[in-house]
Amino acid sequence: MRVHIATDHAAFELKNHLVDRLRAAGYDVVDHGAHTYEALDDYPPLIIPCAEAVAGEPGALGIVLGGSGNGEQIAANKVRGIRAALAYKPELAELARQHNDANIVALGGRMQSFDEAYAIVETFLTTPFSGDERHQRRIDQLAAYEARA
Ligand SMILES: O=C(CO)[C@H](O)[C@H](O)COP(=O)(O)O
Repeated sequence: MRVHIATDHAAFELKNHLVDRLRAAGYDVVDHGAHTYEALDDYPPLIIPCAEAVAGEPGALGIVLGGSGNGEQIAANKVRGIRAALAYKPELAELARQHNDANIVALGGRMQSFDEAYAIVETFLTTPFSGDERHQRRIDQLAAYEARA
């Protein structure tokens, strides 16, 4: 599976950790940066290209990281076709896939350990969308709004 990942400075080390660990687990990881630690970098120009890559590749999933993950989730959700969910424990990542068919998970690098973050990401990447009619109906309503906007 192709996995796109991006971060700002606030989760730079976590991003590198996840890239290494996901590649070791067999995922095809595209690292959209940040590629160097810059304490004053801004998340929108780092996160939006990652979200665009996910939106342009059906079946791919994404991971966006920051200090809290809030701004990164917001930035990703500005991209047409993206359903980004902020998750701070595996159960949220699981629900984001099962109920929302989320294609990006946002994490706060300052909110959990590397192992906890990996558990959230692994859950997100391995949980399928339920396909239940009620969930698909709601996703279709969001897509219809997005198409009008
Ligand atoms: O999580 C984030 C946005 O939601 C950013 O990573 C966070 O705001 C960066 O903070 P600072 O510039 O103080 O290091």
